[in-house]
This record gives sequence, structure tokens and C-alpha cells, in this order.
Amino acid sequence: MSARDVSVFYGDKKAIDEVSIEIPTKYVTAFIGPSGCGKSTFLRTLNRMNDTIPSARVEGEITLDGEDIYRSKMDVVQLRARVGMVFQKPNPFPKSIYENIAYGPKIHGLAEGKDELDAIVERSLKRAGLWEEVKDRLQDSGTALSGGQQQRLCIARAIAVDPEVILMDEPCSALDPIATAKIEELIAELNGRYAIVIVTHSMQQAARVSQRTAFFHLGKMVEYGRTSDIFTNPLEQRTQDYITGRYG
Ligand SMILES: Nc1ncnc2c1ncn2[C@@H]1O[C@H](COP(=O)(O)OP(=O)(O)OP(=O)(O)O)[C@@H](O)[C@H]1O
Repeated sequence: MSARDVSVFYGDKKAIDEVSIEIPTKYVTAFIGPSGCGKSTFLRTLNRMNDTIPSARVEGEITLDGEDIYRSKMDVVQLRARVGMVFQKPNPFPKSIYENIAYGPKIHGLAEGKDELDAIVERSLKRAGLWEEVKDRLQDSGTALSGGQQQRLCIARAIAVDPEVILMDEPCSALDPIATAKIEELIAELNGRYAIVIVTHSMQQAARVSQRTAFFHLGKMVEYGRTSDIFTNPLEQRTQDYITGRYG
């Protein structure tokens, strides 16, 4: 994915100011920066989640495989399957574990029959590291799982429709350290298969899970590069100040 000169407004207020970035296919990219700097706003532009906020307006160009995702003919439902999203609070549907995964492939016509659908459900749950824990209770409600399991269920749901990119908006902020470690392991396993973009408040997490990091401040992307460089040898003073804990 690629963003060129992207600005986002809420009413008259500019929340993102001319951000340009190439999201690499093979890596995990972390968005870091102090609260309110616009990380989530920018993340949401990447699958048009800002469309759901009436006051939000996006300028600039965002392309996926060279296609402008804001063009009028873009099918937003398709787009959100290609660019999936996992939120801060796990949000499984109030349906069975099986249905949580099967729903997307069904509406996108990805399975011919029950066997194929079963196979997608199994594969997605395996990839999300949840299969062993739930294989004997696929008909139980998704909301009855623990918080960490629910978040892996949401990741499995995103995977089920075979996305190219998975956006994660602080996916561990509602989870305990053990569940967080599992999600981080899972991100490492998914790395390479999907482009992953994660917003995180934790610099340690960014350092652990990502290969590329973008630092945002006051709506601008101040610096973007290899995670190891950003954390050890940033080019910009503002990045240096943030990673050494001077603000944020
Ligand atoms: N729905 C909205 N309506 C109006 N303003 C908004 C809306 N969402 C975010 N903003 C504003 O846009 C700016 C960027 O917010 P955003 O949530 O993107 O930042 P963030 O870096 O993700 O913050 P945090 O780390 O606290 O989640 C903030 O000033 C915020 O108040």
C-alpha cells in the first residue's frame, strides 16, 4: 500500500498533515507517537474506516496494488476484506466461534460448500493459533472466550477472507501480559504472509514485533525507517526525544 500527501480533517481540524508512506508487503510496520498525534486516524484511512465518521474528510491518494482506494467505484466491503482490521477491544460477533470465521468467506463467496467453509474455518483458526483451544467447541459463542482468545478470534476472522494487509489498532491494550505475548508471537508468525500495520503505545512492543517504524507527532509523520534505526539511531531530534521518554 502506498499513501501520498494524505491529510485528514475532522471538520476544520487537521488531524493528519500530508503523510506519505509506502507500506511494505513483507514486513510488520509499527506506528508510534504520543497520544493524539494521529496514529489511529491515519491507520483508519488505509481501509476507509474514517468513512464511518461523518466529520472526517481525507485528502491525498492511497493506493492498494496501484488502485486508488478512495475512487468512487471502489467497493468498500471488498476493500475491508483485502485490508482487514483488528481493534483495541476484541469485538467478536455475538455468534458462534464457527460463524465468526465463516461469515466473511460466506458473504464474499469464498467457499463452494460446507466442506470448503469448514476447511477455511480450521485453517484460519490454526493460523491465528486458536484451533487447539476451540476445536471441540466451535458452536460456543465467540463472546464466551477470554479476552486474548477473542482477540485471536478477531485475527482469525480477518485472515479468513485472505487479506493482503492487516491493520491492528493497539491490539493488546485490553489484554494481560500473557495474552499480549501470544498476540506478539502470532504477529511474528503472520509476518511475511500479510503486510501488517500495528499502532502501539508501547515502544518495547514496536521494537519486538516490527521491522519498520513510523513516528508520528502532531499529525505529521516525522520519521520512518527500519525499526532498529529508529530506536538506536533516529535522524530527527523529535524522534530521539520521544524514544528516550522526554514526552509522550
Ligand atoms: N471522531 C473524531 N472526531 C473529531 N476529532 C477526532 C476524532 N478522532 C480523533 N480525533 C482527533 O484527531 C487527533 C488524532 O487522534 P487519533 O486518535 O488519531 O490519535 P492517536 O495518535 O491514535 O491517539 P491515541 O494514541 O491516544 O489513540 C486528536 O486530536 C483527536 O482528538
